[in-house]
Amino acid sequence: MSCSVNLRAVSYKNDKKELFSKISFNLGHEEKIAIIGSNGSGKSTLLKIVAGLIAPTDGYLEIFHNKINNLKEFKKYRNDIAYLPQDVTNHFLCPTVIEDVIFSLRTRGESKEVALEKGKKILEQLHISHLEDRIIFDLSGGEQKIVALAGLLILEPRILLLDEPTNALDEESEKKIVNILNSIKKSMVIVSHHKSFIESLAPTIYKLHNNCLEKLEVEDN
Ligand SMILES: Nc1ncnc2c1ncn2[C@@H]1O[C@H](COP(=O)(O)OP(=O)(O)OP(=O)(O)O)[C@@H](O)[C@H]1O
Repeated sequence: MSCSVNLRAVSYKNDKKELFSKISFNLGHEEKIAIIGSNGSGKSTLLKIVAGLIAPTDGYLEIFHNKINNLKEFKKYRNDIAYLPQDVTNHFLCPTVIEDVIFSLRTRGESKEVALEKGKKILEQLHISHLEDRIIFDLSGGEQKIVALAGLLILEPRILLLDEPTNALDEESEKKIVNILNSIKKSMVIVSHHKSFIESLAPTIYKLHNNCLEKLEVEDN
């Protein structure tokens, strides 16, 4: 199987305790997997390791079958991996939606004209064209999550890592995000507490529990 990410016996220990030990999983090409688990079990930490934001204390990752020996080696995959943090309120750098969505493209040297064209297209795909000129901090939590997602998708990453994408959202906003994510054909790791949300999105679900990652059978979900 062609894989986007392979985790090989990854462990992580913070100052106080070992959060998980010898965790392995494979994320196939355009596969969607979910990670659930109780508060503080280490889900966000695991996702940050896959994002190349923190290094495992033991074990290693492979990205597109290339072994990553340290955080520096993640650098060449920066454009391939997009990470949506749990709290997006500090994620935005520009006042309006369209400015923020095209910001990263502009910093990579894209002309304003092309960036705007791509930005408008992404807003259309995510059904938020009506928010184009709105001030981000006036938007609802759900709208902000979709805007943050637009800012990631415009860079055309191959791997999407989403930490609680429906956290604190109402049912309607949750459905909207499920529909959007279901329509996106990319390799994805989604961390979530919302069972109903996860079941409608990811065929493979793992539970982080007692320091281990357990693959759930469908009837256990
Ligand atoms: N920067 C940090 N410094 C110290 N401890 C941290 C840090 N980040 C997380 N932790 C601790 O590591 C543990 C795991 O945190 P993590 O956020 O990965 O869990 P989680 O499963 O995502 O939790 P939640 O479901 O509440 O978001 C927790 O005990 C947390 O307090």
